[in-house]
Amino acid sequence: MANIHINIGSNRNRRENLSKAIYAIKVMFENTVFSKVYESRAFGFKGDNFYNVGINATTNLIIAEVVNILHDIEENLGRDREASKFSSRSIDLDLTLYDSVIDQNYNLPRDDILKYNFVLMPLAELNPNLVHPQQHQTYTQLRATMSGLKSYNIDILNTE
Ligand SMILES: Nc1ncnc2c1ncn2[C@@H]1O[C@H](COP(=O)(O)OP(=O)(O)OP(=O)(O)O)[C@@H](O)[C@H]1O
Ligand SMILES: Nc1nc2c(c(=O)[nH]1)N=C(CO)CN2
Repeated sequence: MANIHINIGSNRNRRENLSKAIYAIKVMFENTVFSKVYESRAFGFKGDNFYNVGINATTNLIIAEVVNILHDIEENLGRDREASKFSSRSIDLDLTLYDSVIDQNYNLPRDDILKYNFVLMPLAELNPNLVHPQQHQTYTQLRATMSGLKSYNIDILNTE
């Protein structure tokens, strides 16, 4: 069984898209635990604010299978593959950790963890004492180096 962490982001129909993505992730993976909802300005372009959520889960699937599932969920939720990285998006699902695996092909651990507070904050909320495989610091220690973010307890599965 591998422990995985996924970051979800959306700045279009945020509640509906997050709710649908969370439902799909609950179906596909085991022992899913969700962070609060973190709100932040769109990074890299002018657009509506994002909601980001972190998810811990366990799985017997290999990395490629996990990434394929996330890709399929994105497709089902109408993710526009042609749009540039820095543009509004219905949904973005990134595998950020797969145990302590370091794998450049899958960008694991995802470099976004160290770049963006909207990735690190939910990860640190769920895994305060876990150690980053390359930085050898806990996510709580890493979080201390970044500015905080507003977070909400939104019952996302029951709000459309
Ligand atoms: N760790 C990973 N998490 C999610 N997708 C990955 C990962 N590694 C490879 N991929 C594959 O690469 C494709 C592009 O994903 P990636 O998240 O790297 O780019 P992007 O979605 O355009 O950028 P961003 O997620 O930063 O907006 C995905 O559709 C997926 O098939
Ligand atoms: N706040 C925020 N900004 C972003 C995000 C995101 O998830 N949150 N994702 C992006 C492309 O993946 C670009 N900009």
